[in-house]
Amino acid sequence: MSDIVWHQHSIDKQSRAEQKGQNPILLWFTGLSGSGKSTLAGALERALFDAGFHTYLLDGDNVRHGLCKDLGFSLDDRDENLRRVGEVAKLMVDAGLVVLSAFISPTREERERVRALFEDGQFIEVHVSTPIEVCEARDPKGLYSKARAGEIKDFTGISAPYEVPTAAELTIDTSKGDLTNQVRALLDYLAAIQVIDSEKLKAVV
Ligand SMILES: Nc1ncnc2c1ncn2[C@@H]1O[C@H](COP(=O)(O)OS(=O)(=O)O)[C@@H](OP(=O)(O)O)[C@H]1O
Ligand SMILES: Nc1ncnc2c1ncn2[C@@H]1O[C@H](COP(=O)(O)OP(=O)(O)O)[C@@H](O)[C@H]1O
Repeated sequence: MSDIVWHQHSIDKQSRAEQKGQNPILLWFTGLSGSGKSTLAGALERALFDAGFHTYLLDGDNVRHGLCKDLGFSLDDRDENLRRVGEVAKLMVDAGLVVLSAFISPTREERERVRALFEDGQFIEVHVSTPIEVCEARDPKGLYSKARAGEIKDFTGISAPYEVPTAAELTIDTSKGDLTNQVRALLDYLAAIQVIDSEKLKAVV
């Protein structure tokens, strides 16, 4: 590592962001399988995209088809999964994008490690806090029943841990209210902390 020197290019993060007319950020959705991470992040991305923001959504299931297809669900593999995703998200924020991510990211240490890659205020943690009973009743992929039957090992919330965030910027329980209001709460928060230009949002909200 000591023989590798960082090359400073002439176009930097700020100029890329200015060209796009937005503040790059990472919105990190964390929560149990079935809690609603992908749905919420997808609906928020749709609202931001329609309002003219340059966005990208990194989704656990999708990333595990390519970048992380060599990884399973042991704690070490999850750490490596989230390390890679954190670095990719950092490159995307550097490119000037509004990045959303939907990963279970079960431990506080992993989430704090990703947060530490970003400048203050650029990492926004959203805890999708839907209770496990609701996630299990939804069971859209049949994974909870397989986990209960012992057919999947290390399943988050059943046979592997999920550490509840203690300092998330936002907490949303998708068993209460509806998706439209949940997305509005996210947009209101982004406008309030002034990372999102509320004038731009008026077109869609
Ligand atoms: N053992 C086990 N535990 C948890 N989840 C499992 C497991 N096996 C497969 N799946 C499916 O993988 C999706 C979670 O992948 P992530 O990359 O988000 O997980 S992690 O952040 O590395 O913990 C998760 O997707 P979501 O339901 O969208 O959360 C599951 O569909
Ligand atoms: N905001 C919501 N309100 C009500 N139900 C939801 C909401 N978001 C997701 N769901 C339900 O939960 C299921 C799992 O959602 P998903 O976004 O795939 O969760 P995750 O990405 O956390 O695994 C969906 O199939 C849907 O039935």
